Amino acid sequence: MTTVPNEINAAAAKSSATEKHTPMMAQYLRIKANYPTMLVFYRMGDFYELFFDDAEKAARILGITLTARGSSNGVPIKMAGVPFHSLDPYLAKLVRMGESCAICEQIGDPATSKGPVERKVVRVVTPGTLTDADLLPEKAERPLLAVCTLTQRKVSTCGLAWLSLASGALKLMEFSGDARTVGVRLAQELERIAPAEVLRADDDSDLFADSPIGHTQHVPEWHFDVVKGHKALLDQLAVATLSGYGADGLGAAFGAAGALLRYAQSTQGRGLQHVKSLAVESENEFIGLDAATRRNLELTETIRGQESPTLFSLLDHCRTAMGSRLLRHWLHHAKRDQAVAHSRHQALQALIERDAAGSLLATLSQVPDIERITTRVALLSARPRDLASLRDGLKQLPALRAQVAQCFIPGDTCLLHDIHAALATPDACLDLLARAIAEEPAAMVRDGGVFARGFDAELDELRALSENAGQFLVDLESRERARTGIANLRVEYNKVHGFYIEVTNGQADKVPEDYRRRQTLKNAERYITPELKAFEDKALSAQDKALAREKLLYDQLLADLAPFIGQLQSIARGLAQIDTLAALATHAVRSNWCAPALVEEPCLDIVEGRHPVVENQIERFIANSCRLTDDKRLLLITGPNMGGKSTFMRQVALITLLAYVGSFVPAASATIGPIDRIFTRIGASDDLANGRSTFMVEMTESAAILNGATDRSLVLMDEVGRGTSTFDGLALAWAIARHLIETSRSFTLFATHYFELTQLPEAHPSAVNVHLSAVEHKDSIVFLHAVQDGPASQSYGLQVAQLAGVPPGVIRAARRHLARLEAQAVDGASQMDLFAPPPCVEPEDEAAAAAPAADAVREALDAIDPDALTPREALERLYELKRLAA
Ligand SMILES: Nc1ncnc2c1ncn2[C@@H]1O[C@H](COP(=O)(O)OP(=O)(O)OP(=O)(O)O)[C@@H](O)[C@H]1O
Repeated sequence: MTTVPNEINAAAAKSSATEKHTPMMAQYLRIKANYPTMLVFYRMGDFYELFFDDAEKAARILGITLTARGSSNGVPIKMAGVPFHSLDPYLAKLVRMGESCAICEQIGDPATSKGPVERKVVRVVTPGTLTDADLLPEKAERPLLAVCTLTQRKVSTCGLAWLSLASGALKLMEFSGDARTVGVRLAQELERIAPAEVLRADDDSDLFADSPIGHTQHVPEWHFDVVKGHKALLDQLAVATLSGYGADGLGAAFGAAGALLRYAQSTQGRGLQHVKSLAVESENEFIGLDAATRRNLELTETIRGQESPTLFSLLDHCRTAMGSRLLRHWLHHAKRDQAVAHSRHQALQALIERDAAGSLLATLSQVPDIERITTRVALLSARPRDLASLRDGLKQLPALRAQVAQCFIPGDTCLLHDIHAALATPDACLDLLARAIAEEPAAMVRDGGVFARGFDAELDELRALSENAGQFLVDLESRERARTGIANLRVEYNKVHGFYIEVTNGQADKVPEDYRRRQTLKNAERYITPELKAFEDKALSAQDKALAREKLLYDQLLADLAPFIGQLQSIARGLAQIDTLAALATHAVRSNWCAPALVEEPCLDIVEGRHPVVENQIERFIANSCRLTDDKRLLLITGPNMGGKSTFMRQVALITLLAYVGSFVPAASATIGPIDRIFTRIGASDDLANGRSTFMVEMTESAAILNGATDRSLVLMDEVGRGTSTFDGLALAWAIARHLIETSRSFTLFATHYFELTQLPEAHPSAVNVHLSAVEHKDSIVFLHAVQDGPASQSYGLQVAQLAGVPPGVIRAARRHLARLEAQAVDGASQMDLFAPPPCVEPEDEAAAAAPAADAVREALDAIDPDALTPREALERLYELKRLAA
């Protein structure tokens, strides 16, 4: 959090006491007092200057030079500045670091000002209120979120309001419970929404104990007034009631919305005319993914925090930033409602059947970020080139629409039909843009050359005056040469001296009377004549007038575009959807994915599933099936380290999630019943920052699962209990598995190295043993990565350690120690009544040992039907026989 800089306080305090500041510093301090927590960029000529603590902080973050310029009221003025034309990259860096900045411009006329020119903060840039293309990540939203809590009789209600200012999407949500439940829930929602900036009242710190909060602004509590918030929403949406948005009965969320709108408006210095609709999210709308699960499944970020390889980086074949942002949103917001996913599956099927994705993507690559341009139009910050690319993008709509039209039967009510309707060309808007904006306009309005010829008669006339100057000067030059007889006389123009006639010194005697000297050079004199002066006045003022005219026309054009904002937003939504669908269709075809079936019966039947990301990274991925039904709800997965347990579990979760996102899935077929949440407890990690050890993290996550999982949840448990002593861990793992089977009745994949747990299915018929197979080859181990029925026969831990390069001496010592441990475990078997160990006989001597081995080999041989084996299975059996005989 930003704090009020001390030096500024000191200077300001002295200011009221002694009033000895220079007038400029007094002005600065007055402005700064309104933005105590922000870095104030104070415009002075061609620079933005920062003073006092602001200067020091900016110098440190930006690596710019810190200087001092005299003192004001006895306090030395520290100063650091950046050139006005390169402000944006500096702002981008500061905002990335979580700083907020106030940009203070000169608004008075220096010529007429007495004392310092009048200045005003015209723009405030904060992490959650960005709209500039240069400051925003292209493929992600940076929402601003406000939290308001109301507590009545020990029940807390938490209201959230969040707004992506760059797209205009405003959302509300509310949830209640005891303080602890609400705190945990808040943490989950913050993880899902990932706000760039959070607004909260001063005194609600308890609530945020579980939340990973980034940039926070504390605002006064009265900003969260529920009644005023409700009114602010009505005003913003220009409606008389919020019933149409399903917002009846909300309270705390209105309070949050009030604070949010007030803050967002104050940063823009104007109303938010592009915020035109509201969505109320309900608690049970989406498949619940807690923070750990989002991380573990590497949806949009790898566990190490990188952008790829992730599910998003894999699927993002989108050609517009709008599509990429929507895809990211879909991945984090899979809806429980099967109809939503089903409509997307249908659309994908249609795009694939018509082979339409490729051509759609090719056309979409010519479409700019219409969503964000529309926002800048609404906030009056659109640049000329934004409007030119908007115009060019809108011209692609008929082609896109025609391509979409081929993929559904007219009259069908389907997603593609809705998209087709949204992509209708806004003729009036396009016509206005096409007439107004030059083919390739200048970057800034102040440079001129923004408007097309023929759009405004007055502008054309003014331009003609300055453009015709060229011909006039050529004519004048030849006339003057003839009149004076000076053959090398030249008529020219420069920015400093304006128009002039240049005569070399050798010809000076031929200069006529009416030439007035304008400038003397070493070898020449420059003159002006009354005729040339008159022309100069006209031409220069025409140029100024043309620029002023363009500025006026531009303001008018933005105002004229305002009525189209709603229509442009719905076009942007349609574009984003078709882009995302085309990207998913492309990937489905390229990677041979299938359409999943979502059904009402509880089941999870994935045939030959693959891990979407891993299958792309290795040469030969072994497909594995997973079958869970109403009466087979837990798979107990054993197998060696590196055997593929985690990959298998993650792929089941990803396939389930993808199916509900509306994508095809990497499998031969997939039939999936209703799912409300996906939980994962995978991998061990410390959370030292929050003072939690590996085991504590593991147990916290397990607790959340046991408390939250239902019979519609998918739970992945990877090696739970390994963070503590063997018996504690085993006991915990067993009890957790039993709870999941008996109480939660969730669909569970439970990977473990505790062989004792493989007896669970004996007592619980809804649990099933499967294992990832591996075979020993010479002294090493070969992983087959295939999921097979039954428990694993051994763990191969030492072989894996050997593979990893643990020195042979250590491995030999471990083998000896293992033998001793196993012997002890068998001796002490009677104590382990809870998980009776697998029957095992310690051979007295070599001869005695050989007999059971021979029996085992014979038994195994009997069980083999050579004609029914695949080559790989045959090889595996062979290794198994060798091992039994050893
Ligand atoms: N189905 C598969 N086909 C091909 N390769 C696979 C498959 N599953 C996993 N692998 C490969 O094996 C490696 C190890 O897999 P994974 O991490 O899932 O093993 P694990 O059993 O969970 O190991 P540990 O118990 O040590 O966590 C992966 O990085 C991947 O390259």
